[in-house]
Amino acid sequence: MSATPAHPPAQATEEPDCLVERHGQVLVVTLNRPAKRNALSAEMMAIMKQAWDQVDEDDDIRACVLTGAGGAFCAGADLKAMTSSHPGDTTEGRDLSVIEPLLKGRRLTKPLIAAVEGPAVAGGTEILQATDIRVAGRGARFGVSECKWGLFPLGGSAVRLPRQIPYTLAAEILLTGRHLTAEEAKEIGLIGRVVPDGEALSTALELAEAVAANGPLAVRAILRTMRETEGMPENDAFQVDTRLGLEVFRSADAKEGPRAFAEKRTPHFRGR
Ligand SMILES: C[C@H](/C=C/C(=O)SCCNC(=O)CCNC(=O)[C@H](O)C(C)(C)COP(=O)(O)OP(=O)(O)OC[C@H]1O[C@@H](n2cnc3c(N)ncnc32)[C@H](O)[C@@H]1OP(=O)(O)O)[C@H]1CC[C@H]2[C@@H]3CCC4=CC(=O)CC[C@]4(C)[C@H]3CC[C@]12C
Repeated sequence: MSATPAHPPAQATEEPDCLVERHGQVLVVTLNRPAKRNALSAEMMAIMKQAWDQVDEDDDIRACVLTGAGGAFCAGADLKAMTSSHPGDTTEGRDLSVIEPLLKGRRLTKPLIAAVEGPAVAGGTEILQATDIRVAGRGARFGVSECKWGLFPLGGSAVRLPRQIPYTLAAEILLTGRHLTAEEAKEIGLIGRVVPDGEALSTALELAEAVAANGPLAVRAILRTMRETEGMPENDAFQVDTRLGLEVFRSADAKEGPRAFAEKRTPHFRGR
């Protein structure tokens, strides 16, 4: 269990733009540019991609929490940096249908839980849509505000948002760029939980630990099924559901669970 504090103190100059810490079987990724409300940087995005690779490659990591430092989640792309180095000038010949740091065109194989305090706007709400469970402090703010600056939500929101919330609300959010309160975000289903300010990370860690205690094969198969069957006709989807589900039922873990129940003890899942 890492002794590192979940909420690092105010950023010292030598701190990286993104912190990655182990909490048992949970990896906590903290966007760490609090002076800029955790606006994205190249360094931050490089560490994010490394963290996603670590989550997918290490079987002992069973869930991941994404949060921000200094009472903010993420203010999206660094607009000030854009005045001197604009992404539009470096996109020639690049396939931006996959932007791994923002989990566009890539999904983690383990559950990703967002712990949001303060602003999660533009790129912040874009990456939020790649998370599975979402917890926000009451003062959190959301929105996809790229259009306010003549930009496009290249993090995937024009595709994902209408699939995650009602069309007309997605259209309003994408086309006006306005910000939403945490209560409004919960009301429309963009997030699942609103907690008192300052409690999003502790709540997200509790949820992550609950997930990590469950059968890892079952958790990953449920996640895969939810994602791979999105938009499929029901009967085709049940083919995927059954194939992945039977792989779980045929595992040693699927025998360990009922045995542990009968013996009145905690299951010891080995992921096989
Ligand atoms: C498309 C993807 C995303 C794009 C975007 O996100 S556009 C940015 C939109 N952001 C906003 O609209 C938020 C602006 N900020 C605010 O509204 C407010 O600051 C706040 C609500 C966030 C907070 O308000 P506050 O009152 O609490 O605090 P403030 O006083 O306002 O701010 C405090 C302090 O922070 C500074 N600050 C805040 N926000 C920002 C910001 N966004 N940028 C810079 N600085 C910010 C503020 O100025 C204050 O500072 P101070 O000095 O004290 O005055 C893109 C995302 C990633 C891109 C990819 C990156 C990799 C690539 C590289 C290439 O070369 C090719 C393309 C690409 C793949 C690229 C593609 C596009 C992306 C996917």
